[in-house]
Amino acid sequence: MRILILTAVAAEKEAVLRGLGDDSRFTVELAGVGLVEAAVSAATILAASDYDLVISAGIAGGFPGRADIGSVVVASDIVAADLGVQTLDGFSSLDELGFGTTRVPVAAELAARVTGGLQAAGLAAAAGPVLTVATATGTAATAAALAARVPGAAAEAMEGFGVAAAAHRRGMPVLEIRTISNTVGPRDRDAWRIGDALKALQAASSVLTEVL
Ligand SMILES: O=C(O)c1cccc(C(=O)CC[C@H]2O[C@@H](n3cnc4c(=O)[nH]cnc43)[C@H](O)[C@@H]2O)c1
Repeated sequence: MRILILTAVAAEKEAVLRGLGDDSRFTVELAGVGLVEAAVSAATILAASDYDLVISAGIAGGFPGRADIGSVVVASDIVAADLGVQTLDGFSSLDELGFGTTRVPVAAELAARVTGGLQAAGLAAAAGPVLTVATATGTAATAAALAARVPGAAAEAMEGFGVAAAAHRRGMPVLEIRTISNTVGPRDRDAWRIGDALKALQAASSVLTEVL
């Protein structure tokens, strides 16, 4: 199986590479920060080479009570949570407007295998919807609105839906794996634990070599 892992920034890529060791089934590429960079990068790479599975990986915010700092979230769904319009009655998604979809399904059997493998390796890991947002959440009100919009929302990042849309367009299976650096809510950059999240990303990547 040939597996492409896409990260947003170099520190994430290096953590993934440390975890994968010398497993030649995996290729890790930088896709850039945000949905658009991620989608364009993924589409370009997938058009040029053959892969059997695509994984969006990196750090993320965890929703309170769903994913603690340092834990791992394996996406059960990849959801573009702010793709839509604001109306006087609230948010209306692209799906509700009839203009497309904001949800890409993951390769469910593989996602379950990865979640089980992470847990068996002693990592704090859970499955749940991972939201892709254009603007990282910075207030309690936005965090609450997103959690209400997507029941069970576990984590928030900025690239997964872009990678997933590119993979889906090519009929390819996709996963999203995120390790938690901060809590989704009022912005407090000093409270981000990027080092812990990168260590968890390395550990999770090591497990991938055993379960995929
Ligand atoms: O400053 C660093 O050393 C550093 C190392 C690795 C990653 C970063 C980033 O800032 C990456 C940006 C990245 O993080 C994701 N992310 C993390 N938390 C959240 C969040 O609460 N809401 C949305 N996105 C989040 C996101 O996918 C960005 O790509 C810095």
